[in-house]
Amino acid sequence: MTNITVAYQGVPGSYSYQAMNEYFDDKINSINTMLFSDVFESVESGESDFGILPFENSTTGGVYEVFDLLANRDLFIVGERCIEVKHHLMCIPGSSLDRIHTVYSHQQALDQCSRFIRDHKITPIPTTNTAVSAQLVREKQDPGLASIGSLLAAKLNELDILSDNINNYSNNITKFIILSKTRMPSENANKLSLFFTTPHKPGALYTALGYFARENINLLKLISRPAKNTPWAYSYFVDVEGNMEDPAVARVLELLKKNSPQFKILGNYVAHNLEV
Ligand SMILES: O=C(O)C(=O)C[C@]1(C(=O)O)C=C[C@@H](O)C=C1
Repeated sequence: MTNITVAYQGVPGSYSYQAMNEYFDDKINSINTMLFSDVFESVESGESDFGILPFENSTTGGVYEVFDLLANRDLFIVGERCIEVKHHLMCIPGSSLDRIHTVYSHQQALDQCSRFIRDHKITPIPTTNTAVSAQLVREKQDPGLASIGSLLAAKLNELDILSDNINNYSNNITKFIILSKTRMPSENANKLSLFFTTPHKPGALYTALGYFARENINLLKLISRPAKNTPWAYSYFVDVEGNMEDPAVARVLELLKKNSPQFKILGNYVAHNLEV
């Protein structure tokens, strides 16, 4: 792919930046944004051809802000990329671990390193992005402050690593999704992401999931989110194996569409599996 523009959240050195560079080749133009929703806006307005956003982490789970954006806006998932996320504690040169009282990072990264932060009695403060927190620590030049982020973020901001691989679990993988205004069907697509709500009656979810079971379609993920405007009602994000062109998959989609108050195909794309 050449001459394409991709929007990502954060600044160089963020994990989104890393995932973008792994998924696309190096001939892309990139646009960086402050918020996850800015990535949607950049693609929706045509400023970018694609967007990339974190979707799920193997230890802390879904990045729910992105789930809600997918449900409420009209972009499609056209690909995914998993990367191994190794978090490091970094500070300005000359400081030491016993001097650190405050650590900045994205809330997801703070959660992924909660044990280290608790054990060292450091106060966590969320920022919009891991690499943004590294910039902040460099700007403040205060030996009591640290950031949690990638090796690249440390390098780009001339910070020293005080402690490496501080995530709670060494197997820490984050899945990023690639977003586009068009669905981009592909015969190689083997994963389908769906969003739907069910009527509030006994067996409604059981019935919906039964459509997949009867067609022998393998379920990969089921996540429920509050259906915002109706307290204690839920909507579902479901990933399954399959291609929309497969008649069995098409039959299930037809049934879901007919019987769900809300139904949306979020995307049909090639799965990326990363073993570490
Ligand atoms: O891309 C980054 O650096 C981010 O700060 C975001 C984010 C996320 O929201 O999941 C990305 C990967 C890691 O899981 C931690 C943080």
